[in-house]
Amino acid sequence: MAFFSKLKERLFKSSSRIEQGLDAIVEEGGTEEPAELGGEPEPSIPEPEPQPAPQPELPEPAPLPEEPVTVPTPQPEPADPTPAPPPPETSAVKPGLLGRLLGRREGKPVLRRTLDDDMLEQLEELLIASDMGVDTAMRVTANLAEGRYGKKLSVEEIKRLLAQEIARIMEPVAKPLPLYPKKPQVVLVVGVNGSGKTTTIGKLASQFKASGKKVVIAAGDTFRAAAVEQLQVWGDRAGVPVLTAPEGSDPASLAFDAMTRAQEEGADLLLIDTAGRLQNRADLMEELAKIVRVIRKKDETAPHNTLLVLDATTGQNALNQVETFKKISDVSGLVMTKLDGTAKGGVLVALADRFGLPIHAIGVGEQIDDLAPFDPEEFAAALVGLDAN
Ligand SMILES: Nc1nc2c(ncn2[C@@H]2O[C@H](COP(=O)(O)OP(=O)(O)OP(=O)(O)O)[C@@H](O)[C@H]2O)c(=O)[nH]1
Repeated sequence: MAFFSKLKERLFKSSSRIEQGLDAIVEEGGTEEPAELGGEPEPSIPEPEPQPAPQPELPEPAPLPEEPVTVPTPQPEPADPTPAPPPPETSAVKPGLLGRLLGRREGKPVLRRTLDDDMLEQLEELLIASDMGVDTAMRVTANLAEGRYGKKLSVEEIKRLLAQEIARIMEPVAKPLPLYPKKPQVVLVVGVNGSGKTTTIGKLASQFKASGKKVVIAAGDTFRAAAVEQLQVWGDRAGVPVLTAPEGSDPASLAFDAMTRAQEEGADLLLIDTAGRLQNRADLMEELAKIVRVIRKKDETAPHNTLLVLDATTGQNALNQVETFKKISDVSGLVMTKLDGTAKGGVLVALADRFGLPIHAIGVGEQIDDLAPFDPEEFAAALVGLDAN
């Protein structure tokens, strides 16, 4: 759960949008109910009147052999079986017996609203506003409503249900970057300009190196000197060689050299950065195809992964980017960056729902440990602003 607190803090923009929206929805037409935290709403159970002898109900006392019945603790009951009304402040703070037995916490009354069509529509709109997309928002709310229509729900309960539904959608796509025994495993990193490819490669290289893997980086974005420098900084820091080529030179030829070096050095992983900014889609496709052709001269099974890096701040546009990159390359998995700077975190749910492509990792900042494997339950809880279970 170490990453969870950070994730929750960094996803604040997305979760606060959802939280505020839920508060407003439940306030509208909600009524105050006794607090029953910790689960689905249950039929309210009136607290029992203080009984003269509040013994737990036991099965018929079996006739015990000889032993006198020993009472474990002295009974604090009044001697008089008709109890005087307790002082008001005591009864106000003391949790009810049934509540204690059921492990409930009592607190302020909770606002609950009956789940009806209006409320469902508002929930749907809220999810769409958090960039979950229309289809996914409809699916999530429909599942949430199943068996609960007409029931009263609090904000906390809705959050839990939403988190459950979101985690269910994301579970099948939560897959770490697969590691193969093949050496070097070639990972081609694609994505539009500025999506966070270079940073993600730097973070991955550092993390793999720290876990004992031998890594080589090819700075294939030869169009942007700054990207090359950035990779060199990451490489120096992690002790990973970064192969570069002069600005504007052919990235495919750099990829070939990097492949040769990685093979010679017995590297476990070769991470290849690519440029995202080309004149048009045909150019980009041609460049990526050329890189693939060239590295296949060295290993016909390469690249073993084609990672598409997406920037969460682009919201629904990320869906178009997946469509485009699926057409021009053989995308095998996704990394979503910049979830820290956006209220559009719901887009990751839409991506999972629409494409079913593995989500390997998420980025929540610019530091090395701000890239973590994707955990659907943690993500879902953080997205809706729930605390860790
Ligand atoms: N807040 C935040 N910033 C990030 C994250 N990932 C990357 N960035 C920043 O986003 C900016 C662009 O990242 P790059 O890694 O240079 O993106 P790129 O895709 O390589 O861009 P080009 O080289 O121009 O194609 C940089 O300032 C990064 O520091 C993240 O998870 N969170």
